[in-house]
Amino acid sequence: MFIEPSLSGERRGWIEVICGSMFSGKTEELIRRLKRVKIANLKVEIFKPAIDVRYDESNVVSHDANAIQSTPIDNSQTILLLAQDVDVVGIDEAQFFDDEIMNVCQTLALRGIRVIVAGLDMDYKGHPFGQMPNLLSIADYITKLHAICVKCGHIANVSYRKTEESGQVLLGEKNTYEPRCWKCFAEDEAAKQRI
Ligand SMILES: Nc1ncnc2c1ncn2[C@@H]1O[C@H](COP(=O)(O)OP(=O)(O)O)[C@@H](O)[C@H]1O
Ligand SMILES: Cc1cn([C@H]2C[C@H](O)[C@@H](COP(=O)(O)O)O2)c(=O)[nH]c1=O
Ligand SMILES: [Zn+2]
Repeated sequence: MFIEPSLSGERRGWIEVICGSMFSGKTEELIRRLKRVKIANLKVEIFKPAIDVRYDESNVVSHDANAIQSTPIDNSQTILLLAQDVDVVGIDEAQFFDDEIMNVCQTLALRGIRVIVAGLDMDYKGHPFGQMPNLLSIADYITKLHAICVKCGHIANVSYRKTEESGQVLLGEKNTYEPRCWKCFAEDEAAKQRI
């Protein structure tokens, strides 16, 4: 479990990245950390990409219906404008943000803000997703979570797309994706190639 670093002396910011496949618990972990921030009476702002309207237009919502209030935004630079006077910034679905998200997170951390980012490390092909590799490279703390493979019950590494649609961005949940281990993922990918 992630334990917040102790704070002493001059206030310093840092970047935490929570990554993993779909259903691995990224949003639950983000909400858990942010609720603790609120309990500590710190000022927090939470952002998500406006395109993510799966469960709710504004709230960040987990697959288990845990929720926390957030602001949907189209452009990552908006975070710098809206997070002027806060202690902590939370960002969900970071894989969907534009190329500036890494600079935005670094700027926030330099302002002394704790930045907690959650996102998919890999897309449905098992390839790095959006700016997540860059965010992982600058992160001070990384938490990689795993779901359970729905085919064999082992640890799941990647999100298998059940439909024929291509294109990296395709919103969905259990109807469209299932978490799989590499072995089960590879078996069905190979079957797809044979069709
Ligand atoms: N195959 C699975 N493996 C693990 N958790 C699953 C699975 N299918 C459904 N879940 C549920 O998904 C929850 C995690 O949801 P969430 O935090 O929204 O994940 P993420 O943001 O990583 O997609 C788990 O607590 C569990 O109840
Ligand atoms: C693998 C994959 C996923 N997506 C979409 C599907 C969901 O709307 C989100 C991921 O949400 P979660 O909180 O991690 O469950 O991303 C996508 O657009 N493309 C993909 O390859
Ligand atoms: Zn498996």
